[in-house]
Amino acid sequence: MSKVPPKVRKIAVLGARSVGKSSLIIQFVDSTFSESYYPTIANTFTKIIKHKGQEYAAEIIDTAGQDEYSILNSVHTIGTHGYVLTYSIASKSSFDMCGVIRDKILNDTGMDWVPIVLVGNKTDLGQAGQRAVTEEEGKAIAAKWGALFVETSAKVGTNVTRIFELMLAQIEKPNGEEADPKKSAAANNDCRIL
Ligand SMILES: Nc1nc2c(ncn2[C@@H]2O[C@H](COP(=O)(O)OP(=O)(O)OP(=O)(O)O)[C@@H](O)[C@H]2O)c(=O)[nH]1
Repeated sequence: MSKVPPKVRKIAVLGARSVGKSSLIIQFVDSTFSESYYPTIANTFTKIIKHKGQEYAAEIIDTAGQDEYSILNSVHTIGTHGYVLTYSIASKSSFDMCGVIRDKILNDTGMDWVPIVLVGNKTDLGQAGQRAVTEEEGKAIAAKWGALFVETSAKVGTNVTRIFELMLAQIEKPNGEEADPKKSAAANNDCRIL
């Protein structure tokens, strides 16, 4: 029997500067972490993920950090299936930036909903008393958007693969199905990173 080729799914990782977008992707793709900071211009990574028996080639676009003045590049939206909106739990302004970026995506695509996973990164800094955004605040805004939510640490490796499992569940959920984090989380027990 011939093997079904992987379906390509383009995922853009967006968020303010220095929130850990590249670190999360590199931790996911390579299982490594670096304390050094090199601002990103643009990069694409590919990783095969198995979800509900189907292989997906996740094409992950790492972007330069955004601010309120940056214009969303249509390179990030054209052909994009899902968005990972990232903030640092130690930075309220980076959390607020996710809302600004979401508005820009909706405006650019003309959609009133797109698949989003909201990610609160750098949870390890919470242990150091640097938390500025509570988990409840993250959950609440994600629920308002019909998005899925997860807190992560690229440094420790916490929940990094979960981001992409949730992203595929959000992209592949049947049309018209209400965003339900619990349902999607359950669906994801069937998800394997290859
Ligand atoms: N403590 C801690 N530091 C992190 C974590 N993730 C990233 N960092 C650090 O934060 C800094 C910025 O990380 P990057 O991954 O380059 O951030 P970015 O969002 O890609 O940055 P831009 O390319 O400018 O948009 C680096 O010094 C990382 O080592 C984390 O989970 N915990």
